[in-house]
Amino acid sequence: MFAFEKETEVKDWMRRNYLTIQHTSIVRDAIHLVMQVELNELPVIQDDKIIGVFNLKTYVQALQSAEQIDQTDSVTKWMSKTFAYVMENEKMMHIETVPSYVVDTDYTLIGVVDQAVRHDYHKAAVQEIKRLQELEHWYSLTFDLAYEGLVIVDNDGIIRVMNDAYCRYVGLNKEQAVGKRAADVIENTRLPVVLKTGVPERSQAHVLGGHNLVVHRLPIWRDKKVVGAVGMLLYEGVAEIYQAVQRMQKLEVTDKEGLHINWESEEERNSIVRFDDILGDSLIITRTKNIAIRASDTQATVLITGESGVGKEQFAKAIHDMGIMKAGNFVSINCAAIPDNLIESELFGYEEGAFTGAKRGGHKGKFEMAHNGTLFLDEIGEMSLNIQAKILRVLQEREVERIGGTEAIPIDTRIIAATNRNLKEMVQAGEFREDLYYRLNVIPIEIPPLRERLTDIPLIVSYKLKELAKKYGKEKTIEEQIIRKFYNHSWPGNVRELVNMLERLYVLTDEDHIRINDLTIHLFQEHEQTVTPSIHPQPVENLEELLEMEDRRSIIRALQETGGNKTRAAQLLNISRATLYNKLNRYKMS
Ligand SMILES: Nc1ncnc2c1ncn2[C@@H]1O[C@H](COP(=O)(O)OP(=O)(O)OP(=O)(O)O)[C@@H](O)[C@H]1O
Repeated sequence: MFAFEKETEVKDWMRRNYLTIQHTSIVRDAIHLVMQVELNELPVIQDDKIIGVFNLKTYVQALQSAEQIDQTDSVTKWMSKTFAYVMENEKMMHIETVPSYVVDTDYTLIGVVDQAVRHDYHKAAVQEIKRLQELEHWYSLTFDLAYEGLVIVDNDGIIRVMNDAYCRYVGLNKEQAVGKRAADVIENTRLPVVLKTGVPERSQAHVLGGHNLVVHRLPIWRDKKVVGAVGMLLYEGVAEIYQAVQRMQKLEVTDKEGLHINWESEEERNSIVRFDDILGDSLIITRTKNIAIRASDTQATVLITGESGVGKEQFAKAIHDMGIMKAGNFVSINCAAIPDNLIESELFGYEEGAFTGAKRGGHKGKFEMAHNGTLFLDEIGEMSLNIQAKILRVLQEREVERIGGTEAIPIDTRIIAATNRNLKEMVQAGEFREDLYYRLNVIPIEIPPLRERLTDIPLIVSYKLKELAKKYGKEKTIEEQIIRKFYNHSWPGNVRELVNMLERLYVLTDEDHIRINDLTIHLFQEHEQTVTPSIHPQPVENLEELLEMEDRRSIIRALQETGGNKTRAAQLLNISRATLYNKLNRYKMS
């Protein structure tokens, strides 16, 4: 249908090779041409523009009444200045007269729509209608057979499609339902809300015609606008859900070769990260998740790269929690946050008396703690060359020696390293060991920034809103405009920035419906101010100084807000902890 629609402009159908006659020609030449090719009329051309038509029939009529006709007369004397013309981008379906002469914006003649062209167009249109009718038939069959209940509304909330099953729940037939407002036909419908907010509502309880249903309500986005919504019935009643859960349980037991299902405690369940908890269904994040899922099935070293806040730690945790090393601990160390002289003892541990201040009985290092589990080396790019060499040795020999110890302790652990820096470039610059880079880069996972997967935003927003509703004991909805604004933001702080922004919006707005104004008042403006220092009229020497001043100010504000907690301050500022530490050092702020 779309291909046909695109080609319905006159310029796509017109005949481009056609006969014309110059205005300087004489009538005899015109008659000769017209007779030769059995045409009724010829366009008369001057400077490539049509100035009239020479019509044989009109000429013959004139012959009969004229006293004397000279065949050497200029053709312009006998041409008619009345003729049909159309612009090249007009629609074929609007052409009523043939022939119609086609002109471009300069009124240069570029083609003609004659009887044959119009006939071809009509034939194609009829075939297209037949194809569409057939397609509609198949869609209709699919909607009826493949979905337990399905309703589609347009952006005015008018029902466009309702399948048989859904019709039964509302007690109407299709003819009665289609064309009506969803709100008038479906009791308690929230499709108008989804249309307004653009936020999908998945697996929601809905009572319809006395039935307890589980439904999805999904917005349909086109060109960054919500153009409609789909309501889908998934299950009817608790029994059906229960059966599905049972089937899943069975599947899991068979999958794990007879292992019993391990129902974790509430606390454990919350701390465990599943791949499903990594929100996003864009192609790019789905592909990234698939690589991570495969990686989790092996003990291979994984190197996760991506900007700050894209979810590197979340991925690392999911690989551990869902992978073959989950029986052991997930031990994480932020290589940037710990000074070089402490990192060694943190990583490798020490024996009693190894140095002044060493604990009695010694101390287990992170490698040992992660034995049979996963060691997550976050911000690996910030690690000194000295520590890099030591880590490389452990990876090669698969054993550690505590500081002050003599015994080599065997280590069986999976390493996941993460960084937001370009390690390859660091290798070239001599800042990162090449041999360590290749040891770590066995399975590379590159997490794309949020601005490259904007379509994930509605899903993330919808889940996070539910979480916030639970946390604050109050449900809030958001206006569609906000999602649209989110689509146009560049998200330098990635998912972390989005999550933080949502929570701030949630907390800062009094109403249950968060509006676009709340966003500009509370967030974007504030954010924009901090990144657009030129709006502050302070006297400063240069731009760099101004930026630094702003930077210091935001750091102080963040530290004040978080009571000095650097991890949370870094989160508030949408920067990594490493960056915060670097800035504190650079600005000599303690
Ligand atoms: N796809 C996602 N779905 C849900 N939450 C996410 C997702 N990605 C990131 N987050 C959330 O964003 C925050 C930042 O994630 P995380 O700490 O994993 O990022 P990171 O890349 O390790 O950042 P940094 O490099 O600054 O340490 C966390 O609260 C995390 O739960």
